[in-house]
Amino acid sequence: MTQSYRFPPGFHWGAATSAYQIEGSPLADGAGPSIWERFAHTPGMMANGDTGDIACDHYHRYKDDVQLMRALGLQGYRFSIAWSRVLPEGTGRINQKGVDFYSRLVDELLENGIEPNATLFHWDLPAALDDRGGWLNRDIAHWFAEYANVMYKALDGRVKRWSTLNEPWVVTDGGYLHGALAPGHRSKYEAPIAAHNLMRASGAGIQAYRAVGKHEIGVVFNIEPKYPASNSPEDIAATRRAHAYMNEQFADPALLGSYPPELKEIFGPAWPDFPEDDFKLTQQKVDFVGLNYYTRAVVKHDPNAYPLKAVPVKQPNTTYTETGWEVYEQGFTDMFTWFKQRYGDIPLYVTENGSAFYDAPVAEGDVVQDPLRTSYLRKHLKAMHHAIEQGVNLKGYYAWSLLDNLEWSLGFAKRFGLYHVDFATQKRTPKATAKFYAQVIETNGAVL
Ligand SMILES: OC[C@@H]1[C@@H](O)[C@H](O)[C@@H](O)c2[nH]c(CCc3ccccc3)c[n+]21
Repeated sequence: MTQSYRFPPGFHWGAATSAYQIEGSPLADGAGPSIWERFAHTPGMMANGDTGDIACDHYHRYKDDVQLMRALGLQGYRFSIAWSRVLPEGTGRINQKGVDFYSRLVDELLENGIEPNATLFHWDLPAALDDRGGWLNRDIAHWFAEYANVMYKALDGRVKRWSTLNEPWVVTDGGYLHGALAPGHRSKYEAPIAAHNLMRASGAGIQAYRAVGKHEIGVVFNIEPKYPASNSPEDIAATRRAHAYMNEQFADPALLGSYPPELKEIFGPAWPDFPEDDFKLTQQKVDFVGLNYYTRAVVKHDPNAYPLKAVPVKQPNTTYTETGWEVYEQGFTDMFTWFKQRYGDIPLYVTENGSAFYDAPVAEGDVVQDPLRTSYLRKHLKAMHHAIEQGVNLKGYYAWSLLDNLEWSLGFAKRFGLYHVDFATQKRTPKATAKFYAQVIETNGAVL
């Protein structure tokens, strides 16, 4: 009998984006600058000098983009809110025109039968708060709760699914340890403090929601399963460190109220003794957890690798995406199994999954042929189905991304979109993967 890949009735199918990557007009209508506005305009930080000044011009084209979502039959759309549009100084004065943009977007989605899924923070911290220490200032837990309350008040009731943070690991590792992302710091002393305050702020945002919220709130983590390059004790220990550093460092304080011991091992004296009371804030009941999966890492010990003493090992005879990520759908299944084992049967959503491959430009009205991206999607949806068959409480899937967009410091060249964007003309063109995904949604997976 052939395997059926039909998903459970009511499985939720969507697509995801984030504010700075698609909106453009970062300073329009009274918006304040974010750290990404500053970082993108700092020479040398962005591939090809690309910035989010225009991006996909979604700030003006959102109605047309909602029609693109409708054309695919999307049931949900995951977007993020630019904190500094709403609170130009990060706290205090509200910029009503900023709030109004998101209110209009939500109404447009609802009018088209698409469920809004709002992320409060997807990396674009208000610059004014960075000037006050940003994620290094413990007060940010209160600043974030103040911002969250403004948005709950404005949108709750219409927005039924909220996330506090997108991927605190990337903010910490990219923004504070290695410096490849805003705000571009390079300090193993700052990284743990930023990481901890991110989770304190997430906890404060969830606590604030419990006082006024009518629906669901959670948090979104990127997970990259780690596999040892050999059975040597060194490689196994290196893999354990890499796993704790990326996959447990943020979910543990949120869901277990503690840190894995490997973090003290990794950071040594740079790892602060956080007050026990902090975990009463970081650990809050969540209605769901969002997991972003792209790839796995095979890990070996390397005494010179700072600070993990662990490095990834490139794998032979396999496919890598344009962002250098191995196509490894077994890791998707393994991730769910690990998560349920460690944190229990928490409702899960895949809040991001996708791949960047080179897309050849097409003639007007054609469909961009992107077989590698379609293959990636098909393999990962089947792997996700296996996880559900194994009893994982998976409620939905958001493809990354609706549109080609600004891939942060990698610029516009790395294209993850279901729709191709010609950034010179802003023309959107469906890729073959978009057509395939529309069939997946229409048949609830039976077409796989
Ligand atoms: O890189 C593709 C997407 C980004 O465009 C999203 O904004 C971000 O949420 C996101 N996270 C990941 C996986 C974590 C990661 C990000 C950057 C570098 C390495 C790993 C991939 N992506």
